[in-house]
Amino acid sequence: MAGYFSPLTKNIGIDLGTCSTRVFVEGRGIVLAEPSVLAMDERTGEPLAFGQAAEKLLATAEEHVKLHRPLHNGVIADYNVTYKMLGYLLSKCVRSVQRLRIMVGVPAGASNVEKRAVMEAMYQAGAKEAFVMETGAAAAVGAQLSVAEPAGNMVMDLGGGTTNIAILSLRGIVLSQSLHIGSLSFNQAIREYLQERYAIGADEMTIEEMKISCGAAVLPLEDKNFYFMGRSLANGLQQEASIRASELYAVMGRTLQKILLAARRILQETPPELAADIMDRGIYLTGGGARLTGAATLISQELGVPVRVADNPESAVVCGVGKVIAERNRWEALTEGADRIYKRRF
Ligand SMILES: Nc1ncnc2c1ncn2[C@@H]1O[C@H](COP(=O)(O)OP(=O)(O)OP(=O)(O)O)[C@@H](O)[C@H]1O
Repeated sequence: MAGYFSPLTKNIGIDLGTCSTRVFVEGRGIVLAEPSVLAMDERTGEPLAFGQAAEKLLATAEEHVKLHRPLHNGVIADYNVTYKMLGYLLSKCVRSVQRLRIMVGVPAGASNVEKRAVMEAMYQAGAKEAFVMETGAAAAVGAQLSVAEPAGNMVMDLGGGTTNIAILSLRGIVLSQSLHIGSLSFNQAIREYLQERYAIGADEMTIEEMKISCGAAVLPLEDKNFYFMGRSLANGLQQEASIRASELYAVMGRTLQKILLAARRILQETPPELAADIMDRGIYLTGGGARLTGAATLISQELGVPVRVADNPESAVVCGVGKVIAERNRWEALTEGADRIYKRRF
């Protein structure tokens, strides 16, 4: 407890996302938001660059430089790279003399092994104290929902690799679920459609651009075409191709239905008095996927509940973990420290 008020203690919240990593430093706000990519020198195992700088470096770099994306579906897939990435980015965000207390969001239902991996990575990266909390709860706090009140609040965090749905009341989680489905699942569905319907392969950047500029959760009023260069699967040559917005809508619809099914089930299981509050207050969408055209309209139509997109939806989780770690005594029900997670091992 003594360290709690120490001027040398820095409270830090990290959103270790499948697509992007964001860091929130108490008193400074969000100080870093970059793709979760680390460039490493394969000969020495040393990190060379992080985020966009890493992506740029690859274009000019020699053979021994490799790009690593260590997060998969919101959890650590490559532990060694994750702790090096955390250490590297923390060194860019804070002075090393400070005592770091770090909170990271983890998907609902993350196993103790997965939570321990996050904690170990933070300790290895230099944290003196490490905590985890559910991503959905962090999103609700970050989106400024009134989760302290004795009323129901619902958030759907549509990330890249995961969707986290949570119902909160009285600073606690009533129900929550994490799906291994996110905005990257739309990319996968589009890639498969292009291959099967048009025998064309497209790179990830092209598919991302296609999804953002023409993708929609509801049937678009204007059926515009998206033109792109792809590689013919028949002869391997580059060729111009196009896809209509209505096709993207149909392709993405299957993934959206899985998300809707989970949200509907959670609402059905919610105690009626809290469900009534949610009908009144609405569901809040966070995460980059909340920006999908028509996402709020579709969810509202299908669930019969008002839906709002949070301001800066992709920043909600990092703002939430940052806020909770800075006021941890107020949010104890939402946080798990090493003492609880490690004890359960035995
Ligand atoms: N307009 C848009 N339409 C659809 N998807 C979008 C749009 N804008 C951003 N996205 C998607 O949002 C995702 C990134 O969101 P976010 O940063 O919240 O994810 P993350 O935190 O990295 O992932 P996760 O929480 O699953 O670990 C990307 O997959 C991106 O394609």
